[in-house]
Amino acid sequence: MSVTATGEKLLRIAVPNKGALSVAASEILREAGYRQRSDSKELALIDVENGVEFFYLRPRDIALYVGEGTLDIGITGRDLLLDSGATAREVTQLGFGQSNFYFAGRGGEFTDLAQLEGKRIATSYVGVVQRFLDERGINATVTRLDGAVETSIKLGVADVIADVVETGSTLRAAGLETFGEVVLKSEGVLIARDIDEVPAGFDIFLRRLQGVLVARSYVMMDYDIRSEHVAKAVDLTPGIESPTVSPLHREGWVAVRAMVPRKGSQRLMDELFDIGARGILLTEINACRL
Ligand SMILES: Nc1ncnc2c1ncn2[C@@H]1O[C@H](COP(=O)(O)OP(=O)(O)OP(=O)(O)O)[C@@H](O)[C@H]1O
Ligand SMILES: O=P(O)(O)OC[C@H]1O[C@H](OP(=O)(O)OP(=O)(O)O)[C@H](O)[C@@H]1O
Ligand SMILES: [Mg+2]
Repeated sequence: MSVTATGEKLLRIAVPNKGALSVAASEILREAGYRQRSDSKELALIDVENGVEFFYLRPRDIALYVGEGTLDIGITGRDLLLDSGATAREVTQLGFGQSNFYFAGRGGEFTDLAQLEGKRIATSYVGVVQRFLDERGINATVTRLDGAVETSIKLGVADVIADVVETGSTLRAAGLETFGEVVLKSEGVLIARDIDEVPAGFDIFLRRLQGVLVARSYVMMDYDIRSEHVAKAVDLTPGIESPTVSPLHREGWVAVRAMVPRKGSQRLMDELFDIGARGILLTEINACRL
């Protein structure tokens, strides 16, 4: 077991080594101030200054390592966590790697999920699919494939597939279309072992990641406004705790500072201008701890 110079245990963190989640996972960790590997062949990396050790693993295996307690926490996809059946829990979603999971078949052949009865279904997500069928009392044969599941219908191995759909271009190219409602909405998530005990260093790690998520989704808004309009303005920019309102040298005016969601911030500037705010500034937040 790795320890720091002062003898403290390192927090052991699993990070996707390849695939759709790996670049975004390393990016968020780097933004949170952690060292990340520079060579994609590196299997593990110790960041002793921050008391953590990273293990680069297949995202499909990460829930297993965390569930078994071999590693403390990990980054993987919600769909992979659910598929694994591991006893790990989702701590927070990370805002990347969004995907939808659907059933799909030949264009025009299927309209309803009840039509799955008796069919042969190919998927890389047997756990998710089997649970879905069991919950609805549908009998079907599920075959596990590693990838390229879209081709299995043409090759006569399956009648239906169940897979991740992002843009839909892979399905279209294979002459397939989704049917029924979305089975599962997924994204990159931080997972931990499903026990009460919190590993040392976990709180700091989580706070750092949450700081990055907030810095990504919020911006800082500053503006000046006449005191009689400040209540209306503050309704528009309530901030996270409460906005800072400071007096200006100019009589009857105040300066307001508040964090606002990045999304819709331009429209918010227009609305503030309309009620009399001036000198409206929008700046990036580089890092934060709420
Ligand atoms: N376009 C996409 N294709 C596949 N997975 C995606 C996509 N977008 C997001 N994801 C998510 O990425 C995770 C899949 O990780 P995985 O490493 O298996 O990716 P992959 O791109 O399929 O890699 P590989 O094909 O090398 O196995 C899942 O959580 C999935 O929901
Ligand atoms: O809706 P789209 O944007 O086309 O993306 C979805 C496709 O991408 C993934 O395949 P991947 O490239 O990972 O290949 P694989 O099947 O070998 O895993 C997924 O399994 C779908 O096939
Ligand atoms: Mg894939």
